[in-house]
Amino acid sequence: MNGFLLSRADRTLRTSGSRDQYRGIDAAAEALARCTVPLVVGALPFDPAGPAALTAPETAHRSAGPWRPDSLPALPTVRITGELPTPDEHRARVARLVARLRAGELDKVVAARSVVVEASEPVRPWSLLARLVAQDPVGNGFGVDLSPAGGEYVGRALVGASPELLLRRTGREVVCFPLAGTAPRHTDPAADSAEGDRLLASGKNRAEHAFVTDWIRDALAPVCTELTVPDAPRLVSTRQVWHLATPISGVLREPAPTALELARLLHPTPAVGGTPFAAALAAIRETEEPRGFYGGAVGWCDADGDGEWVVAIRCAEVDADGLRLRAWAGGGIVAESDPDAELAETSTKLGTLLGALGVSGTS
Ligand SMILES: C=C(O[C@H]1C=CC=C(C(=O)O)[C@@H]1O)C(=O)O
Repeated sequence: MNGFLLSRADRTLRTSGSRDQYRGIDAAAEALARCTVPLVVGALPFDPAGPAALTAPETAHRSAGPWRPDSLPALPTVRITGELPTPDEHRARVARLVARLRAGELDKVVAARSVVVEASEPVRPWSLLARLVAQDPVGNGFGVDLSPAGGEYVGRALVGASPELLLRRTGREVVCFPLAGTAPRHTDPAADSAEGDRLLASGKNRAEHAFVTDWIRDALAPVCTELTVPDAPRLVSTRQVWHLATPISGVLREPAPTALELARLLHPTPAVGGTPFAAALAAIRETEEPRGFYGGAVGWCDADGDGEWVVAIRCAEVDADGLRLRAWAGGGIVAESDPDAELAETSTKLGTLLGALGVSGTS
């Protein structure tokens, strides 16, 4: 995919071309600090040890509101040809993680799975992105060329619609909007709002959520002069799910870290990783196939240090030929988690991508 796009409810950044590319955050941060490039866009992988896909674009266009594509092109017919791991194996992995959580080895860990989709003709990442943005209630969406990461990523794109803001930095102001804790939406309005109310009152989901807000508080406190973290989460929704959400805001201490440095500081939060951090990351590396850029971060940073990064969820990597895609979803596991419910939650979350592709569902 030539270019980058981050569509949010209130603004959109679209870029094209490449003046320079970076596989590491340090090289990109240095180019911005020296003002040799005015802007860096791209994606950070889930695993901090993996290569990033960062680009200094040739042109950048900013507009108010979400992206409004000129047309909504039809997508080719696609079908699910594989699940990694299988639904049974995902359930078994969750059960094994629950045993480790109950033994006190971990407090929370996110378990993810992926679905492989094959298309009769190439899926154009921009067309899929247009569908995702059109179906998102507030117009969230992102598309990134992963080529700067090299190797298997050359020609590959990451496309998704994330409802989760990792951070936005504007001058000394930083805001985060972490999500964790999920329940499905219902077509019946009464059942739907009752489901949301149950989620808001659920001790298990609140505990799952608090691991994320605690992590962000601990990471931001040393770099902020003021920090506001509400005591209780609120409800937000996408078309598929309800989430618990907490708006966090802070004033950065001078010299303020850039948006790219803040992304490195905060990512991966326990919304995609877990607590304690090192043990959760080790458990994920041990249990799962590599996540690539799913569970990573997508965004931009300018030479003033301002920028915005979203958590790379509700997304798929699209192969260079457009004939194969891999979509992921995960969920936070705590000691009280139920493997069947966790499998169902990932299926519901996969609905964002599969719905845009016109596939009705998975197991
Ligand atoms: C890891 C994902 O969602 C995260 C964001 C919101 C709610 C989550 C949860 O309830 O587990 C996850 O932390 C995903 O969609 O793949």
